[in-house]
Order: sequence, then structure tokens, then C-alpha cells
Amino acid sequence: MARIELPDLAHAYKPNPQRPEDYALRPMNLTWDDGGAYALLGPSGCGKTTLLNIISGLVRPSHGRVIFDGKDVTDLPPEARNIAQVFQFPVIYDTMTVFDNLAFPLRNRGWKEAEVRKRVEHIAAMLELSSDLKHRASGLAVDAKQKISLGRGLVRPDVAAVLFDEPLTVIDPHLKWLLRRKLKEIHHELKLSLIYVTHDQVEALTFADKVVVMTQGEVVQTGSAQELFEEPAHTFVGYFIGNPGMNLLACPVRDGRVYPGADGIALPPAAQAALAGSAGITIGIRPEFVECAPAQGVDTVAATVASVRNMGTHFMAEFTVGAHTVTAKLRSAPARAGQAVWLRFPPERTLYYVNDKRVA
Ligand SMILES: Nc1ncnc2c1ncn2[C@@H]1O[C@H](COP(=O)(O)OP(=O)(O)OP(=O)(O)O)[C@@H](O)[C@H]1O
Repeated sequence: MARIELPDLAHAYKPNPQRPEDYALRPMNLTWDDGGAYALLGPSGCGKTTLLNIISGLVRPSHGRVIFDGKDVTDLPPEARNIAQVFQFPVIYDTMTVFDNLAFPLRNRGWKEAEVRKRVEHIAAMLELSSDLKHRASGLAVDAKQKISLGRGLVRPDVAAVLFDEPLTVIDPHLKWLLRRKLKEIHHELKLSLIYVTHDQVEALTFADKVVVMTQGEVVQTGSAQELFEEPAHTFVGYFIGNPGMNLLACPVRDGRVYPGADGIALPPAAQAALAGSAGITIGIRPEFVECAPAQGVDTVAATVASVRNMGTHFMAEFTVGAHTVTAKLRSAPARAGQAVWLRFPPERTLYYVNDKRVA
């Protein structure tokens, strides 16, 4: 296993990049700790596969270095980097048995047959493939084949890291859920460094200890599920993570108060200091933390109920506040559509953003 550092990394596929949009990866400094379980999360086209391929050596970065345990591997080809990679679709030998497929990476490196058997049986048991070991891979369903691909990725204990590029795409939803949990267990048992690429927040948050969130070629936050939920560092993290995402209200500021509608809320000193002459700021509040107040009070804002849906475990309500729509997940029904109410954004749950970056 290795600690992976990517100092001053950037990548443009086209020569002579000039504008930020010319880069598939904008300048970043990243470190992946030895033995960590990471997810790389972001929408399609944000640069996840490019970043993964730079680590494995399939793509050479146009700027910056790739360092494994202090050693510069930027110019080494994939086969010299000691990385295992699992792709979206199974990459296996159809004519071989499941056992031979799993054994292949070990035999290739000259392992003794008794050791090969022990390790293959161990990995097969973890992936619930033991009863298939003697079967030819060609006769198996696509999800069993993808489990073999996962097994081939995990079988070598000496790899610097195992990289997964949306590996559960071909797996049916129920098995997907089981395998995701299985991969987490396997990580705890094998202590391999894993990097798991996905555009699915549930997949990322259930698998990883740390999630690296990307958008438009940039890493906007690295954190635990809780940190990304409670303290999004960037507006993108706020609305991409969560169901529904964070309410983001671009509001004017006057005399130390921020105005989502007619009523102002006191702006915390750190947010005031970060304004730097700007007359506006974005309020970020998760639907889970919006409160419907029984009466007007300090820092409440006037709102109108736009819609209420009973979701069984909670009520999903939409309110109109000035020109904004505010979504709230509430325990009890907040009156009926069209009625006037008061909303409260608890100060300890309300975040502030300037130019998409969190300032308070
Ligand atoms: N070989 C290539 N040549 C030129 N541009 C590329 C190449 N590969 C990717 N790109 C561009 O780089 C950007 C990032 O692509 P990348 O595949 O890394 O994103 P991604 O987040 O993995 O997306 P997806 O989930 O759709 O695979 C995109 O704009 C893409 O069009």
C-alpha cells in the first residue's frame, strides 16, 4: 500500500491550454493516505476518470507530479506502478475457471501454488464466489463476472492502491447494495488503499471514509459523509449532496443584516468580514434544519406555504420567501398551501457563501 501525493497537478488534453475551461483537471494538490477508503464523487464529465487514470498511469498529467510513498512515478507506465484497476465492465478471461481468473495476477508474479490457493480461496469467500471457483467464467451472469473483476483487483496484497471506476454499473440494484457493504468490510479486513469513482452520492457515502467531491475539473471538498452534509465548503457540495440538496438563497445585505425576503437576519461577523464590499451573500440551509416558527420572533422571516407533501416519515414543504423557494423537511404539517407562516433558520445550521465558497 502507498501514500499517494499529487502535487501541483493539472491536466489539459489539448495542447497550449489558456483558459480554465481548457483543463479537464484544474490545478490541485491532493494526498491520499495509505490504507484509506476514498470515493471520488462528481457529475459526468467533471474529471473523475482523468484523475484515476493519472494515478494508474494510463494518462500522463500535463502539469505536476505523481508520487507514491515519496517516489516520483510520473513517468512510469501502468505496469510499473503496482496498481490494480477495476472498470465498469468485467475484464476477465472467459475461457478460464473462476479460480484461474483470480489466481492470474498472483501466478503472474511468481507466487507459489499453495499460497495462490490460500489467497484465492480467501478472496472468493469474501465475495461469495467459493461455489463458482471450478466453473468456467463464460457461463456466469454479468454480475458474477464483475465480482471476478473485483476479486482480481483485490487479490494482490502488495498493490499501491486499488482503483474502481464505477464498478457496480452492471450490477442489479439489490446486489449493488450488498456489494457496496461487502467492499467496505473487505477494506476493513484487507486494509488496502481504495479509490472508488462514482457519480452516485449514496454509493460514495456508504463506501468511503473520505469523499472527494469534484465539479468542472476541480476538487471542491474532501470530507466524511457528516462533514459534507453538515458543513459543505462549496455551494456545489450543498446542492449535490443531500436529498433534496441544500437551499441556497442569494440575498442582498444591508446594515449587517441579510434579506432573503422583506425580513432581515443578523449576519455573523465572519460573514460580514468576508463580504469585501460585495452587497450580496448566499445563505445555505439544509431542508432538514429549516424550522417553521409558531410566531414572528427574532430573526424569523415571513413566508407563504407553496406546497406540502406527506412522505410518511416526514412532511416535505415548499415555502415562498421573497423571490426564493425554500424547501423544508418537517416533522409536522406546517399549515396549508397559501397560508402565511414564519420560518427560522437556526444560526448554528445556517452557512454563508461568497463566490460559491463558504465564508461562515
Ligand atoms: N481522451 C480525451 N481527449 C480529450 N478530452 C477528453 C478525453 N477524455 C476525457 N476528456 C474530457 O475531459 C473532461 C473530463 O472527462 P472525464 O472522463 O475525466 O470525466 P468523468 O467525471 O470521469 O465523467 P464520466 O463519469 O462521464 O466518465 C470531459 O470534458 C471530457 O470530455
